[in-house]
Amino acid sequence: MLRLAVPNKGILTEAAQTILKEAGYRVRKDSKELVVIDPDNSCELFFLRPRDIAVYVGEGTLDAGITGLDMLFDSGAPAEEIMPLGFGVSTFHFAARPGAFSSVKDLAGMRIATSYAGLLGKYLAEMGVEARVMKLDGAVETAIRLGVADAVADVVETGTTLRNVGLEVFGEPIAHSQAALIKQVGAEETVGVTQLVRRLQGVLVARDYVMIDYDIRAERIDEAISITPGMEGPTVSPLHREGWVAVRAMVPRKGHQQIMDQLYDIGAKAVLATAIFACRI
Ligand SMILES: Nc1ncnc2c1ncn2[C@@H]1O[C@H](COP(=O)(O)OP(=O)(O)OP(=O)(O)O)[C@@H](O)[C@H]1O
Ligand SMILES: O=P(O)(O)OC[C@H]1O[C@H](OP(=O)(O)OP(=O)(O)O)[C@H](O)[C@@H]1O
Ligand SMILES: [Mg+2]
Repeated sequence: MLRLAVPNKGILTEAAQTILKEAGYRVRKDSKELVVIDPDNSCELFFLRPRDIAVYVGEGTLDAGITGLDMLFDSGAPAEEIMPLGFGVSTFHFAARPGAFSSVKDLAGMRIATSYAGLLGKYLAEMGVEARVMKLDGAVETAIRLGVADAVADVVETGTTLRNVGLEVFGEPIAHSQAALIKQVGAEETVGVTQLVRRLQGVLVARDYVMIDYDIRAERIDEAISITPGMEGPTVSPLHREGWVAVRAMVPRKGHQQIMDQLYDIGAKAVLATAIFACRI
């Protein structure tokens, strides 16, 4: 039985549900469900706060979990990344009033508000900067206006929240983060986790690639293959028309229109792009 932790609140919740659903797992029907049993996949999903997920996984009570890498690092729990999931992408930055500071070194003796005290503490120690870390639960950007802190260290994605309170990032990024599948450090991957990883990789590839089909004159096949090399090599089949072949290959979704133009330019006919629903690579 696979025991998997999934965020029950916050920005990762919906994307985590979607990727698991696309990977064929049962997900919860309403936000009040805290445990979902999926007998078809021999799996139990536990809906937990993203911040707590690394702690549970690190204790070995659950086989794997989905959480942000910044939260994993912040927790200090003995858990590690199995694979990145491509959503919840953000950067962890210092911010303050414009012109107040220009690098982490300027923060010596200052008060820094954050909800990531573990991550920030480790970074300050690495940089050899002694500052006062003010641990808050959220909405840390307001701490400067309210006179509780001189700077903040927080998650930044679009920068809109900072702009709205008149703050600016400064210094180097402290960390880069995204959602990831995690497991206990050193734990052997169970059959359930291996299957989950394979399915999630399949979903990520299906999202990033499209299938291209086209017909081309046999004498132009080498040019065509250089445009659509496929994964292992394209499938080339005879066409019921003298001197022509049919080609099928996966190509990256990004840029597939340019590839279709290039194929058309070398004389390909009936060039089709179709979405991939699921795959195993
Ligand atoms: N605006 C955002 N864009 C991208 N990723 C984000 C954003 N806000 C948070 N994250 C990431 O999502 C993960 C979970 O953060 P989230 O904000 O959902 O949890 P939380 O702050 O504990 O909960 P809440 O905000 O509901 O109190 C973290 O890894 C964080 O880096
Ligand atoms: O750069 P942006 O696109 O504005 O996104 C970053 C904001 O998103 C998160 O806030 P959240 O809504 O999770 O609230 P929180 O600070 O209370 O966690 C994060 O803490 C930032 O405040
Ligand atoms: Mg948040």
